[in-house]
Amino acid sequence: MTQRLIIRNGLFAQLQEGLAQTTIKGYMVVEQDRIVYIGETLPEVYEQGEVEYIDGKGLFFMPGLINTHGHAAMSLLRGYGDDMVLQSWLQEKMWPMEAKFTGNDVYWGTALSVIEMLKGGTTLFVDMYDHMDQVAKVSEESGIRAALMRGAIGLCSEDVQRMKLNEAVQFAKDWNGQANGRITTLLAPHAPYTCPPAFIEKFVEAAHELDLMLHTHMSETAAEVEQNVKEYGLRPVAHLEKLGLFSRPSFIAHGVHLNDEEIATLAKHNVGVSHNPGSNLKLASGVARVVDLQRAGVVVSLGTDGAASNNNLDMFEEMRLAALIHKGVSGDPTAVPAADAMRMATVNGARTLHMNDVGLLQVGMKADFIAVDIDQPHLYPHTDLVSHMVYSASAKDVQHVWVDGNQVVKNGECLTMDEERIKHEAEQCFRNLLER
Ligand SMILES: N[C@@H](CCSC[C@H]1O[C@@H](n2cnc3c(=O)[nH]cnc32)[C@H](O)[C@@H]1O)C(=O)O
Ligand SMILES: [Zn+2]
Repeated sequence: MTQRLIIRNGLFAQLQEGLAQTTIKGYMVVEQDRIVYIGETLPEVYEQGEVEYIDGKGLFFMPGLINTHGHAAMSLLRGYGDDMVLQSWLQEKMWPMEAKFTGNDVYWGTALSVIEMLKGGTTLFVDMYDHMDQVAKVSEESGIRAALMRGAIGLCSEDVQRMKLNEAVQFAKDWNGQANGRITTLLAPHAPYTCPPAFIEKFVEAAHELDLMLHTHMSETAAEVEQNVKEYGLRPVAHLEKLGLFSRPSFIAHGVHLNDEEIATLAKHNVGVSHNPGSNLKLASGVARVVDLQRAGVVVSLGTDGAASNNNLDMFEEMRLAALIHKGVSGDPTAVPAADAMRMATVNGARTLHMNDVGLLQVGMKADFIAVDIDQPHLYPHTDLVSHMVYSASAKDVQHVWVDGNQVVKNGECLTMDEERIKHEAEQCFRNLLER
């Protein structure tokens, strides 16, 4: 890492609320892991000492994308079990295969996802899985920022439940703040329909003890909500509220089937929602009430979910889907405008995770940012680049990526991971899983 990086002649996304313009032209200066300057002119003081310059011509700079929900190792199951209903997809296809996953499978599956995410401009990803030491290892080696948790399904004996809880707690303790602070850990009971109430309460208790955030799947399908009412006499939001889940800083994945009262409850407890439009469409789970959630003050961010229900980890696609779907279902073309969709994929991700130093190109923020190649036919003319990023661009257009001030992708190539090896090993892992 050089002392100082100066990007000149650049166009930078400015997504802070209330600004008149969403881009500025000029300079951005990075020192170590932080953005120290951004503006139209360059104060002379920054040119003294050791400096690396980058010419920003033909590039659009924006905050690194933040993927707030996923299961990275599931990329090994990409294309295995498409076009199915959630419950049978999980029970008949995913869980039997996942039961055979070893640490080695999780390592290579995660590596496959992380290299896809980095090359596609994602600088921070949330992951809920098991064999999490392997996920942390990949995160550490690749240079990506990560919010990690051992997800736990409680449909098992109390002994196994205890083992899973211990594993989750141990992982969270071992890895919180590791990799130069790039790794954050959370606790995650998988979902109200896979975790008995007492099991969820144990996670809540542990989260209080260790001062950690909580994350879970919630209200993804109508069937799940119905089952919750039948089994516990409450809809999922009231159920989780009663179990104390929202007494910790927390966020939920999906939140597709919510009534007005539930939205108000989420807003009251400042519970974020990770909206996963691609996965929700593919599994036909329904369409989340994103406009109503935002109107109520709920922070909505974007996630891909696993690559077995998406089937890629392209956050540009999620931005575009979010911007399009909610126009379509509301009949209102002003719903989720481009800048809003980009905020969902960046600063709202940071707010969802209660991180206040990533998600914006602003002085004092961590230097997690990306440069998109805008010198391509589908991105001309250079009218509104925020609009282009949402409506016209894709992961393939990402040219350079920095995380924590370190360049991890240069000219479309990942500098920190061995792509050929990863592709080979991931293919091998899948073949072996089929035979085991
Ligand atoms: N294997 C662990 C649970 C890991 S959490 C991650 C789990 O979430 C599952 N998953 C992936 N996508 C979804 C989704 O959209 N909804 C619900 N579960 C999902 C995934 O198959 C995986 O089993 C245990 O038994 O305790
Ligand atoms: Zn999920």
